[in-house]
Amino acid sequence: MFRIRKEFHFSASHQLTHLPDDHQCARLHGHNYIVVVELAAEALNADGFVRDYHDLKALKIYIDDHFDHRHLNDVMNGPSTAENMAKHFYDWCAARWPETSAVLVSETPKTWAEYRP
Ligand SMILES: Nc1nc2c(c(=O)[nH]1)N=C([C@H](O)[C@H](O)COP(=O)(O)OP(=O)(O)OP(=O)(O)O)CN2
Ligand SMILES: [Zn+2]
Repeated sequence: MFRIRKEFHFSASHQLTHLPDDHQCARLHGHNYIVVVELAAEALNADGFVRDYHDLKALKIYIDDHFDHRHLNDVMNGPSTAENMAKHFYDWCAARWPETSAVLVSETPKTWAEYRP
């Protein structure tokens, strides 16, 4: 199996309003997010690629247009946890690129959430 990954960065604010008031993440705060998209294929295409990294530019445009320097509570349906963000980006990518195998989202240098069906 071949696997490729590409990383995307954006900055955004959010507030996890479903958490108790004394939870730090119930307060308005922000993160420098990292999104990693992974694609997998048993065989390479004629170019020797799982998929051309350049094709993934559409995700950069989507992130820049809808997520970068936005308030995620206004963007996401439901809580903007890293898990929900990973699933959201997985669904967006899988609808375009059937080789999509997983999406990982980091909110802080120490945390990663992954959606891998
Ligand atoms: N499973 C999840 N837990 C938490 C999420 C999440 O999306 N999924 N999100 C948050 C906060 O939004 C934020 O990410 C804070 O994370 P946390 O690691 O708790 O914060 P710190 O960087 O301040 O951690 P320290 O260990 O104190 O440095 C919370 N949990
Ligand atoms: Zn947060």
